[in-house]
Amino acid sequence: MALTLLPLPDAEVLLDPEFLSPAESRSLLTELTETIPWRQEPIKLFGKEVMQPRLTSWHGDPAARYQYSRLALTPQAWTPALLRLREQAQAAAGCNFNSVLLNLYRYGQDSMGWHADDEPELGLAPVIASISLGATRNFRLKPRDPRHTNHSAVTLALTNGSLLLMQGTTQQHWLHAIPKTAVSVAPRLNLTFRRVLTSY
Ligand SMILES: O=C(O)CCC(=O)C(=O)O
Ligand SMILES: [Fe+2]
Repeated sequence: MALTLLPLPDAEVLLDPEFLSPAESRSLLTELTETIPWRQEPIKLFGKEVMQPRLTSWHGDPAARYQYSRLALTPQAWTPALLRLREQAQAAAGCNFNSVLLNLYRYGQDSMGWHADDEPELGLAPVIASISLGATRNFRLKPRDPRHTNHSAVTLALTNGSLLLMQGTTQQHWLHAIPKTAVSVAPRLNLTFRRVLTSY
């Protein structure tokens, strides 16, 4: 399969539902679930510290540091599996990545709230390559300012082995989220490859 551009205004979102084979995806899900040093990180929500409803891990080149971040400042080292996936993501996206954020959604109540990946370290128009493994979860996109982009929210089912690219002005004009679901679902693992600017 190939990447298909979604018809969203002021965004460049591309999806390849069959980026990795089912066998490759299955073995990666097992390997990463077992070998990544997963952590549940605290976040500040309305001034109160709560735990994130998912497990995370941040990996990359030592120089790919966030100045201030919801996560650890210095990334963990690349593993062989992450380096292999980075090669594949770079070939598909046509650019280089120096870090990857991993999210493990253990069950339907694990989620990610509305946000844009618009930290200054990522630059104005970041390319983000998102690979999903395991259970299918809904990925929601909605315009940041409905007066500017008159479009309703869209839902993409991110399936096992899919690749989603977000680039161009997507982070400037759109928000995205993984909502909770009351349906019983198996774990889902997501990797977002990013390029953190080391001087900006
Ligand atoms: O799990 C996903 O598909 C989304 C992850 C995400 O938006 C992020 O890590 O910033
Ligand atoms: Fe995101």
